[in-house]
Amino acid sequence: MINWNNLDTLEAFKELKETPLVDLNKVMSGEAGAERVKTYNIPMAEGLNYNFAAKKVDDTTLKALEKLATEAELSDKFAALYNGEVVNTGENRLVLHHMTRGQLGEAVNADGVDKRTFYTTQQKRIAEFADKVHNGAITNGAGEKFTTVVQIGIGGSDLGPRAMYIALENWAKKNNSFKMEAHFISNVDPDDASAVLTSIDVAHSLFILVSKSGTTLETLTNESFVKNALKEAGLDPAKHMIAVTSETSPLAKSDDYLDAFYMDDYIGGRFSSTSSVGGAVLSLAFGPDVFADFLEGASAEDKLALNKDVLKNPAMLDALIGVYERNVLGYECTAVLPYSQGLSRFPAHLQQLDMESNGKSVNRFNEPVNYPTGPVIFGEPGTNGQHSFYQLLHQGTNIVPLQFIGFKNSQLENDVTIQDSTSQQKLCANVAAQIVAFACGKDDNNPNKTFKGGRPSSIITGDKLTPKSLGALLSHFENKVMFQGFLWNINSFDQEGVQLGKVLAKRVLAHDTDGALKVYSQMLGI
Ligand SMILES: O=P(O)(O)OC[C@H]1O[C@](O)(CO)[C@@H](O)[C@@H]1O
Repeated sequence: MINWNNLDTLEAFKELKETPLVDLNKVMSGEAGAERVKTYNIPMAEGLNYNFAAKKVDDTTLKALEKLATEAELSDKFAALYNGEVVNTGENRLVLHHMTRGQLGEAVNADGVDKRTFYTTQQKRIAEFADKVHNGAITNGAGEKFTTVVQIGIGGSDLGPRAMYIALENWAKKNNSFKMEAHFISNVDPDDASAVLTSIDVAHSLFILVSKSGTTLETLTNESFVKNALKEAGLDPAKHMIAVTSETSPLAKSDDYLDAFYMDDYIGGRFSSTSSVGGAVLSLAFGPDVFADFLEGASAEDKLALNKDVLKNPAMLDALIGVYERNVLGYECTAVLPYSQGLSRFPAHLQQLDMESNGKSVNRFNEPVNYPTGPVIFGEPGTNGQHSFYQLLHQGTNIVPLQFIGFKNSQLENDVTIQDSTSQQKLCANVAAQIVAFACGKDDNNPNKTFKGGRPSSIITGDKLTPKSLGALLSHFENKVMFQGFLWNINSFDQEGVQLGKVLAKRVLAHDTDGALKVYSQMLGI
């Protein structure tokens, strides 16, 4: 029997609040700092490492966090989730995204099928379909090969797959795995679809309509937009479109599509990159083997999340430190700063993953919580961000914990030496410099040039961004968000907060408005 209790009722949380504050400037300086960087480091899967030396924790804080993990029953809650309990209480659903990449516990039967078999069957069907597209067994109406794939979807049906595609595009080009160029249409702004459609060869493009619910207004509108363009080009839309949806959606089993691949209600959109939602576009773009490697990386990292020893469980430790920062130190935001151009859209994906999951004010039992929950997440790749918002991060009045990500090697390995260092060395030098600058700061007689330091960060390091290390990275953040939801005693798997805006937009379109809504509508010409 698991106890789902609010964070502020846990004894270990009260103890955590009493632990002495760590002076980051002090502990990160000199030889002690060097030792800390070596010690406060946990291996992740696929050659990644989670280093938390520049966080405001010490051995006393870590002990308190270990106690908190035990009292909050984090491992038991994770086990309940992967063994098929209804953890998404808001929607009365199981939560099974881990099962798209492995079986962590017992077999789970739902809707009359073994769910692991269901997910792997879809993966096999996608792999066969992608192979046929690549070898020309499936072609356009004129019998010519498709060269381009375009995903139509929004939110979780766009952000994760898009971020993963961008992350692997250069790697695939370098490693002879690049099969088809991918594009994405998400926004209902007609300029989005128009720009994509004018930049591609429509006659040789395969469109993937991705919507779990099959009812999302933006996606259905963009589907019609694309169908019109296909018809105007004298093409049959049904020969250019496949669907990824749930079996219960209005899109399932329709003749409008060349084929359809399925996910289900047990996978939230923002957790769906490893399901058919990411599987179709990534298998078509890079081949099914690359997608399989991506899943392998995620699976290896999931296994680490099973570890009850917090110091061997990077996602759990990252989650606990995040809660310490949010609920004891009072920090409101977290910035995700990948020093990797391939991860340029990864912060955008994490915005949805984290904020749609943990932006909640009531607990699992619909009772208001008395403490802050999910932080505001934002980010940009380094070094670009350094020339943008780092001023506030270094000298602003808010302290923003930072999540750096960095790799020893670039993906294309095409580099130059200028002023005695390569571009990759410059990139890595910058991330190392930033961690120390944020932690230790710098005194100056001029207050305007003073850096107070004491600004915490962690870094995930790796050799190179590959399909496997990307899978591990994704799993880390999915599991971190899940563990934080457990700590806050909230349901991380529904998103009621997106509904009101949708309802009001429908009223505007139906001209059923009054008051402020009416005036705003008129201002915008509706
Ligand atoms: O895949 P669907 O059902 O079109 O949903 C798209 C997105 O819309 C949301 O429901 C929010 O509006 C997200 O949670 C989801 O990822």
